Amino acid sequence: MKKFIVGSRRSQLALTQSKQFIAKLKEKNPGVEIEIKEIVTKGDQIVNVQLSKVGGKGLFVKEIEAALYNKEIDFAIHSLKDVPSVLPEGLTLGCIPDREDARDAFISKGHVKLSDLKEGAIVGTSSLRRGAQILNLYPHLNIEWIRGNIDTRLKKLETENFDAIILAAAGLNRMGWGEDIVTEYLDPETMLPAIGQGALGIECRIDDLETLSLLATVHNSETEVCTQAEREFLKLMDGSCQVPIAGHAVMSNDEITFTGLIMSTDGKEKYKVTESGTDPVALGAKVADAMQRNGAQKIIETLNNTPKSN
Ligand SMILES: NCc1[nH]cc(CCC(=O)O)c1CC(=O)O
Repeated sequence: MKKFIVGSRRSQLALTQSKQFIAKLKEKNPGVEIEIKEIVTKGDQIVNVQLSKVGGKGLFVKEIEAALYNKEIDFAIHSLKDVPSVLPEGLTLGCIPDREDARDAFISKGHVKLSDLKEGAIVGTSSLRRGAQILNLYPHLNIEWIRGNIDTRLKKLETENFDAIILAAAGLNRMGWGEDIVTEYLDPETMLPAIGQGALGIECRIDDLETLSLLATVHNSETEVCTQAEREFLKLMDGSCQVPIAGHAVMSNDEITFTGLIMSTDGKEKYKVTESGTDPVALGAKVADAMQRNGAQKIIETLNNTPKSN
């Protein structure tokens, strides 16, 4: 039997989620041989610059996609929220497995709740989406830029001048750290998650039938449908990482309900639309269309024209 080679970033979270995914594949496909090849991406190397200013999240996938094209690897395990909404030609998402918790987790010194933080308290995040939503609800707080892997950020909360940080619950759960350190999980009304948050996207070559049939064994069609609505919205609205954008879909009784959100960076302008439907792509498009009619496009145009330096 063929041995499959899977590409993974080298961060602790990437390797952990790769190992967990491989374990699931092995459970469904006893005897299958899978080996991890670690790949260092630009996004991992550049740590001192705000990501949205140097090319955005695509930085985490480029080198991995090159390895797919060169057939050095058969598939790659990404956090879906790091995967651009349009894939390069010849590559596809071979499966979308079960979704982890999509919410954001709030972690503060002394376990003070978000709503109890004092005037001027400093919340560390490098996400425009998280910053804008916090400022919209709590304009008396300060947002300061923080970067690094999850463990680095947790350390910085202890050692630097932050009162709180926000991290994806999914990453914490996969590392097995969730319950112990989280002050509160933020519901989507307070903090709408990033598009694709909590889900994985498994990327492979579109013509590699052997890999596609292996991946099909761990596919979750509910997650696929929800994230399709989210990613269609992202594709139609944005194009860059300069814009605070969020979106989350849930399914019940075969109906998908999707909420999309666009904000100004300071949180003062807010466009939020919720729609339901059964066709995920049409639903994502419907919300994008409603946003554009509301005037959300103005925010996007302004932010996309802001110079990238400074
Ligand atoms: N932005 C980086 C990133 N990409 C994926 C996750 C983990 C959560 C997920 O799988 O959605 C994280 C960390 C975070 O946002 O706290």
